[in-house]
Amino acid sequence: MTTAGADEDGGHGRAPDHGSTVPSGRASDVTPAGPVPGPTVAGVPRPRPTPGGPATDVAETRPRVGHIQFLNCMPFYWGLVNSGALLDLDLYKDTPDRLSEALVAGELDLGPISLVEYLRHADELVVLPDLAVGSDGPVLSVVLSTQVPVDEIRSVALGSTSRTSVLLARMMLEDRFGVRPRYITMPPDVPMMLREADAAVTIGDVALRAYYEFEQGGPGHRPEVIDLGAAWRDWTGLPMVFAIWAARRSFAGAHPGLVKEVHSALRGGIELALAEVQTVAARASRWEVFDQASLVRYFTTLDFRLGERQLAGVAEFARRAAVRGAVPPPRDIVFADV
Ligand SMILES: C=C(O[C@@H]1C=C(C(=O)O)C=C[C@H]1O)C(=O)O
Repeated sequence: MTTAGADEDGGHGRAPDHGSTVPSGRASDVTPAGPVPGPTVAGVPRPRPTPGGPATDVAETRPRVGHIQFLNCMPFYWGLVNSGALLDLDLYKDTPDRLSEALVAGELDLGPISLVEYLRHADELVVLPDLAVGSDGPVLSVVLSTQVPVDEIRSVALGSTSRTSVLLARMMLEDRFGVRPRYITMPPDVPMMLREADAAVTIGDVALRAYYEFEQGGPGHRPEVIDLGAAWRDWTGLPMVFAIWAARRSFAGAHPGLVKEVHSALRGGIELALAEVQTVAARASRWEVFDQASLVRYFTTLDFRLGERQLAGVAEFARRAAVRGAVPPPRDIVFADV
């Protein structure tokens, strides 16, 4: 859990992937980011006053916005810091599983949500246009690490911080590679997971590290690492979208201007960060196990857009997930009016 005061690097320190070590992933464990001033007490998001009367853009408190505390979202953080927009948000950093849960529970107003959780709760949410965490081919940080050839995989440990990638991995293993392993869910620690199972699915910084270690290890390195973004595109020809940004419908209805403002801060933020990617990577590498070049490659490999191709990827994933009964039948995506 990120604590106030440990935030010089935007909360992207060395141990960001331990979401599942917090008991039962309660959404109320979401902790406010350090630099954000505000009257939040004991790390628990304030209840938002129920809007009454006509829609108004004047919220009594800053919007409660989620932030994935993985390197994949550091470019957004860079943008929010450098534009000053951070001062107008109550930013809550956590793992994607817990942020998704908090948004669905109404403990956040807006934020990133794992695609699967969005598909399960689409009725309560509106999607912010042109923001995503995805990839059009390799992603580097969503991986299956396996000790045995893929067709011999009998057991898989699924990282507890993921909702979308673990489903993608199951689709891939069962529907593409024709294996039917048993699954267990575990904290995202690859060596520990591989003590319990033939293969492990992880996301975020832990996965990025596994990917780079495999690449540096050369042919025959064990565990072998399979990039699930690349595997999805080989399979479908489409980009994969792992997470999108959404606002609660009630919040968007009451505060359309704030949704617009946060959207524009995030969209402008990512553009700024990508324009200055060498600097962002250099600054981040000070506190990370990854060097500047590895981070530049990572930030420019990720696909932060939600354009037509990405939406086709979303539709295809939603269709396949619905066939498996993992999400409700596909519906049209409702976008926030920005
Ligand atoms: C690309 C990534 O996308 C993520 C994958 C998610 C998931 O599998 O549920 C959720 C949010 C994103 O952080 C990553 O974490 O590396």
